[in-house]
Amino acid sequence: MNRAEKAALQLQAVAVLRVLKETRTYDELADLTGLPAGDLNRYVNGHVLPGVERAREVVQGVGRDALAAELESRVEFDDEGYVDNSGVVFDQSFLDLVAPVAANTLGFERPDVVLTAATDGITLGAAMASYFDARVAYAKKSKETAVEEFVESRQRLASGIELTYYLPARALSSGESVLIVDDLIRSGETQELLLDIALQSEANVTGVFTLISVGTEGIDRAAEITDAPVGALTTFDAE
Ligand SMILES: O=P(O)(O)OC[C@H]1O[C@H](OP(=O)(O)OP(=O)(O)O)[C@H](O)[C@@H]1O
Ligand SMILES: Nc1ncnc2[nH]cnc12
Repeated sequence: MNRAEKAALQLQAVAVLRVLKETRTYDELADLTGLPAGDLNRYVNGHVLPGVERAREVVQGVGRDALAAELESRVEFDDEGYVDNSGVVFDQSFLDLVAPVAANTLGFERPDVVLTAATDGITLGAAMASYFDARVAYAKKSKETAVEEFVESRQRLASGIELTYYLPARALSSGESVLIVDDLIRSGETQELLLDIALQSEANVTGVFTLISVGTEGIDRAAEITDAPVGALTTFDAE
């Protein structure tokens, strides 16, 4: 890890601690993290940065559990088992915290491009791309005007409806590495289409990440298609 990467990790840990502190006292934060309350106070107030090992523990350990709990408290299910996740995908600051935690805990390598599906994947895609200093690209269900060449992938869904995603061909080049992300995975059909677009573009998939997995069907389906790490921040039981 070079100096800049260490500094970034230390700042990420401070950002995680600040989010946790919003709803806790320093003593509660000390119980949660196992770190002294006085040290936590100095980190949260920006007087001192946590050491690199402490920072890593916060980002990898407490960070993931706490963010998963925060995410669970922000989403709501309707009577038919559909998720309202607008409390998450509309909050770019929260997603900015998820990106380093996801990258560190699931072991994603830095990609050239973060690929997602419009619409709800876009804000997470932007957060992940910003964290990795990578480009972001999103496939859409319609063709963008004035773009001449697209990579397209079509699938007939269980419902019989055909779903097609289009990505401007110049967004992803042969030989580039790509991390595929989305807000939610359930059947895995959308991820399968994105993985197919990556394959057609001759890009190398470095991982698949979603905030929410409803059941494990979609995650299992994606894991069958790629050898790269596949994971979700939190998994809910399918209804
Ligand atoms: O695993 P799957 O069964 O494919 O479901 C997951 C997809 O469904 C949602 O998108 P939706 O098609 O509702 O489009 P939106 O992002 O525009 O809301 C969600 O954002 C995922 O992209
Ligand atoms: N919002 C949502 N909740 C549950 N399953 C879904 N599949 C696609 N969108 C979904």
